[in-house]
Amino acid sequence: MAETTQPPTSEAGPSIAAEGSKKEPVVVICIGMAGSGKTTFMQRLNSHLHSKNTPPYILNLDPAVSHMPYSANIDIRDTVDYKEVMKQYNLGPNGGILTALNLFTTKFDQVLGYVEKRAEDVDYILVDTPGQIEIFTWSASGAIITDAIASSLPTVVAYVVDTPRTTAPATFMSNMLYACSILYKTRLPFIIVFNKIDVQSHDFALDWMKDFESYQAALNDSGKNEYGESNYMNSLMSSMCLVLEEFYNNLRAVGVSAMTGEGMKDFFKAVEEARKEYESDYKPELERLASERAAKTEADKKSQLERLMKDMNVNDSTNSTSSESSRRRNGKGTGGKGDNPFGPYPINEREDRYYDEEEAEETDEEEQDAIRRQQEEEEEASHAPELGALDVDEPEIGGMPRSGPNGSRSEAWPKPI
Ligand SMILES: Nc1nc2c(ncn2[C@@H]2O[C@H](COP(=O)(O)OP(=O)(O)OP(=O)(O)O)[C@@H](O)[C@H]2O)c(=O)[nH]1
Repeated sequence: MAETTQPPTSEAGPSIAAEGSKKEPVVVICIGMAGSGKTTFMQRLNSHLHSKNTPPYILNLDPAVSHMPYSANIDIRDTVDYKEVMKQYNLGPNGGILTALNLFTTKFDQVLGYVEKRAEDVDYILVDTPGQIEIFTWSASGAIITDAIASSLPTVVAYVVDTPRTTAPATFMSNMLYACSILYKTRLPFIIVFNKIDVQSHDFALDWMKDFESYQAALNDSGKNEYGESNYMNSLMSSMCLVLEEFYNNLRAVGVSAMTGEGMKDFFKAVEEARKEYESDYKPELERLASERAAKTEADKKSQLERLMKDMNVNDSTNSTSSESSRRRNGKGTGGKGDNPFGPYPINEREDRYYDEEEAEETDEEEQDAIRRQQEEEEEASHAPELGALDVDEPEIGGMPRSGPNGSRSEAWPKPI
């Protein structure tokens, strides 16, 4: 376990890189059960950072918080009134908070824009989340917000635990399982913040996390039946404890008191370590995913282009077939059965089909009769000069007078004498 309870050698100060360029700020997302002391902890972080002359940038994502002891730079309550949402959508309090968060998420790209603009000026960005933990950790909007922030800036999760209420082995186990599920979901560097250590030291928790046997002993003390046997829940919990060993090994745990300010240095040291973990583990993974996505998009584009090219080739051959037809129609054919008997006139689709050699064979009797009739009319019309053009009605093809585009007569139509 990456424990940070020893007195720190140095506190994470302003994030200035060795070469003089400013580091990106770290985003600390505070998550915790209702009443664990998130808001008080946020206030403590805020006042600590102010005392170090590095005021943080604060985002409040809890639409239902009634009193905030600090002012947030971006506050969800300025955008959405969750009580109004409850009324309009006929929802209960949790539904109202969730819908308010969903509505806010639709504008989160703008929020991120503001945050990124201020990233130059601050070292820490603090995010307070709704007290109803599952609304943030298990909703789509919570995941969208977390992913959006984490893909833009180094991000760590601070999971606030109410230490005095976690002293029972069963409560401890359920709290740790919850923390594990959040870690699993966000996959972000994680700090467990045992809060309220002014009331209850967190040493027991560190002990249980480090030493499986001490947790086992606590379980044995707490949960034996009247015959001195372990009950089902105890066996389950001791198995769980073994499962969580790996989780504990890769975890930072610090004890703080949001009330008195104890443990703040440890906390910021843990944040600095978590930032390194973000840079070494999370960021490369993020970049790998981004490059995979880019490669996939590129491959999709390429295959679409290839398909298009293929389609165009097909069209080309179709075109060549039709140009062949048109060549024939223009009287330059081979004199075979595909030659256009109507001469070099623009002809409609149906005729076009007819003069396609392959399709011509499929043309039915009726159609051929119709075409024959047209051909006869055509021939009759071609003798018009002899008869006197004015005496001959202009023949029509497909119901359309055979004239040029602007009503002009076709060139081939005998000119009036
Ligand atoms: N003794 C002690 N009390 C604390 C500490 N931190 C918070 N509290 C108290 O715990 C209670 C809950 O604190 P909040 O900060 O409102 O907790 P929260 O997690 O924000 O609660 P929700 O807004 O419901 O999510 C308050 O009465 C705080 O005064 C602490 O470090 N020590």
